[in-house]
Amino acid sequence: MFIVRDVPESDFDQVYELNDIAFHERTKEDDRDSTDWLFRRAHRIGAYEDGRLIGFLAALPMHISIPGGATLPCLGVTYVCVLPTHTRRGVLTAILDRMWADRAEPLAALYVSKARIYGRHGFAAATHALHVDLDGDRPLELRVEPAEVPLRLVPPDGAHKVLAPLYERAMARRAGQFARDTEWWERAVLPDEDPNDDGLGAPRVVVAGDSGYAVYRTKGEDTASDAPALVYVVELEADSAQVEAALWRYLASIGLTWRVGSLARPVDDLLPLLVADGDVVTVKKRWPALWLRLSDVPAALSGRGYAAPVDLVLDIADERLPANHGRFRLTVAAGGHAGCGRTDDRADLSLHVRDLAAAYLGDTPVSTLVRAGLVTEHTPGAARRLDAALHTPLAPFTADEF
Ligand SMILES: CC(=O)SCCNC(=O)CCNC(=O)[C@H](O)C(C)(C)COP(=O)(O)OP(=O)(O)OC[C@H]1O[C@@H](n2cnc3c(N)ncnc32)[C@H](O)[C@@H]1OP(=O)(O)O
Repeated sequence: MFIVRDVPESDFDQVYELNDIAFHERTKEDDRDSTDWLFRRAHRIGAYEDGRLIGFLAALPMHISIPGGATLPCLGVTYVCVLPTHTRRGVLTAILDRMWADRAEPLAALYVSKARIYGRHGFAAATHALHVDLDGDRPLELRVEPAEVPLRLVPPDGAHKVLAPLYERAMARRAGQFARDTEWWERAVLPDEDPNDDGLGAPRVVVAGDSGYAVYRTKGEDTASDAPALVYVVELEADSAQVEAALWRYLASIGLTWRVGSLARPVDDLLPLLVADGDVVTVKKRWPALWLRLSDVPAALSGRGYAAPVDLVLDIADERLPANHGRFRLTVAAGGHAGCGRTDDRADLSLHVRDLAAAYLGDTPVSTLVRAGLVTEHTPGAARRLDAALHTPLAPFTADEF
């Protein structure tokens, strides 16, 4: 038998031991500082058997941008692991149940290791991202005249002071982005070493006037594997297509590099449209990025902004959180004010809470989920009306990984 309880800092050694076994890693003493920092910010829940840690998760109190420009509290769930000798006995389920009981955030989010694990817990992919490659071997020709803005390199130390207002404007435009404090900028966005690839150089920050920036790292040619030198774009935000064009032109022009790559760009990224020759941009992959869970359906639905008035009854299935299970009326007035509360009225749509998560930030249309047989439409046109209300001008996107 195991018990579930908070994990004190004095048990961090046990957390690393468990992590190393579950994720097949060997955490070096030097790497612990940044992870200790993350754990200290988090609500830490563990499963213990005879005093030994056998299961763990860290839940970071964060705020995520939602449609309409506001933010909502959202738990960032990470470092989920169970000892391999103790899997498939409900350890993770018990830890998550404890998290839902302890915390009041209306949303929770995570990046999955395997897609199969989290659907049963009410999570679904709520933002997607593109892995994009740009040929940096020749001058970039663009269909849009790049803005005549001065570009300047800013030292990473203290760069957040310049970047934060630009990022906050981007957050207000696009749902799915996490609010950042100074420590998050310094440790999670601009650490000296890339945590996933120590072959990449230090972060470089290029700022375009007061209307855009890119964070990137470079890598020299790998003579052993013949891999060409590259520019790896961590993040690029701009207030206009012209500024975006100026930043991409700069990145493609960096000497002694032949390729500009980004593992995560929004699915409606402008780059493929901006280039004069479409062959210079390759979209290598479209991947499910942030997974979301509505842990408080009425708070989440009444908290976001809507693109059109709507009045619908949703019959929501949620086996894990009874407070979400049942019929709710979503009303959005012409002025945009939204309300959501329990009702006994007949349902217009029946859906699982995970499918609501897929639609919530504007990623997957409800009518597509109806077409897939995952959502049931009882009132003709209900899915179309809900989609019109949920519509967002920009596709949701998440830059931060945790
Ligand atoms: C946000 C993140 O941190 S993602 C990282 C997740 N962690 C890992 O991948 C590390 C290695 N794996 C593990 O530590 C564990 O297998 C966990 C944490 C994924 C699951 O923990 P468990 O205690 O076994 O889960 P629990 O018993 O509550 O639920 C089991 C159910 O989850 C799903 N599941 C669990 N592990 C897996 C898996 N590896 N592959 C597919 N489905 C899985 C299944 O639906 C399973 O039900 P079943 O046994 O009836 O098939």
